[in-house]
Amino acid sequence: MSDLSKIPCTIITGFLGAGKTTLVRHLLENANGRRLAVLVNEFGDLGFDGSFIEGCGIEGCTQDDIVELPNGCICCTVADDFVPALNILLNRPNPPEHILIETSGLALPKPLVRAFNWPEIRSRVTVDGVVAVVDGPAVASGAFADDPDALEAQRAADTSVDHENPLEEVFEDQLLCADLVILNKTDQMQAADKSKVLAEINEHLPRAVKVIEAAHGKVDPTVLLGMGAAAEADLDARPSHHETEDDHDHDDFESIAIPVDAVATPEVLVARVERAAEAAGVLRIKGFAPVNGKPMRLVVQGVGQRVAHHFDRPWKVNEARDGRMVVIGLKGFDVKAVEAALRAG
Ligand SMILES: Nc1nc2c(ncn2[C@@H]2O[C@H](COP(=O)(O)OP(=O)(O)OP(=O)(O)O)[C@@H](O)[C@H]2O)c(=O)[nH]1
Repeated sequence: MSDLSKIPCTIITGFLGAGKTTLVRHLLENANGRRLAVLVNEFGDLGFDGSFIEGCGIEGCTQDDIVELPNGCICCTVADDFVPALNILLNRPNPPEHILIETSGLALPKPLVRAFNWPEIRSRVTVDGVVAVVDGPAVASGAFADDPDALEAQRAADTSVDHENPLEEVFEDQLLCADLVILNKTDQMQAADKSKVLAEINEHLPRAVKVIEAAHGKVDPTVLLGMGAAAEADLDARPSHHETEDDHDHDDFESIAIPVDAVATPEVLVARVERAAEAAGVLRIKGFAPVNGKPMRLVVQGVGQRVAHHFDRPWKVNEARDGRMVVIGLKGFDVKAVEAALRAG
């Protein structure tokens, strides 16, 4: 049972590009006066998700409510980064009523849940629930099943690779820890795909867990917040491929940041990102760039082979209009091909 004297924290997990940031923004926009704070962790060093949430213009949501933990993976840096960041929020004169924790897409949630038993924080916070966001179209297209090309690229880079498919492992671990699963991006799915993916999700779930469908993370906040799971007291029900944070070091993945020049139109950069996404081993590309003559910042997002773009906000006065794309892939992904595609004139 949940302890009402503790501040509830919702852990939002889900593979790269599943829609975690989109969901967090939706929750902030529909908080109905509830004081929410967000801890956001990214694998790449762009500080992208945080800036995306900060730039939201949501009433009552200030910069202090968003704490970024970039350049790493929250599940591996629990002591150094996560607990101190949580303490900053808890020690504020007016602490949040509920904390959302968006993990990186490569994080395994269990070590994070376990950290809630640390003496330093256990009397003050509880894991209200672990939410796994699933990219429906990605699962339907077999992204987490064995991909011979990706595996070959990885083996070429590292002969010590011992497990079959690191993507499947992360995907499974996130489901194994979940109290609620959101099958997201249903706007891009046919009914037959939905049934197939729902069956696949259910195969991985170790216990009765609710699965709900969503598009663009539009989920009623009352379904998500207030689950009262106290997950930290229930670790045995959440099996994992890696039971300790020490035996998990993200050696299977790597990321680079590539500067990009101003483009004449958004379509130019979108076409480059589409080409870069085809390079062997690439999983996620995201970033921003200036467009000649435009006051707004162009955001381009690639998830697998799908690329989307929009203008998120005006460039700030005195802000350097530097474009940058972060690319995350399996270790040994084809960096040269990605660079050539993104920098093509
Ligand atoms: N069509 C469609 N696109 C979506 C949906 N949810 C998110 N997206 C898009 O998918 C891309 C990735 O969404 P994010 O919310 O940034 O995903 P994320 O899980 O936070 O990504 P990482 O933090 O990089 O792992 C963006 O271009 C979103 O606009 C959805 O339900 N439908």
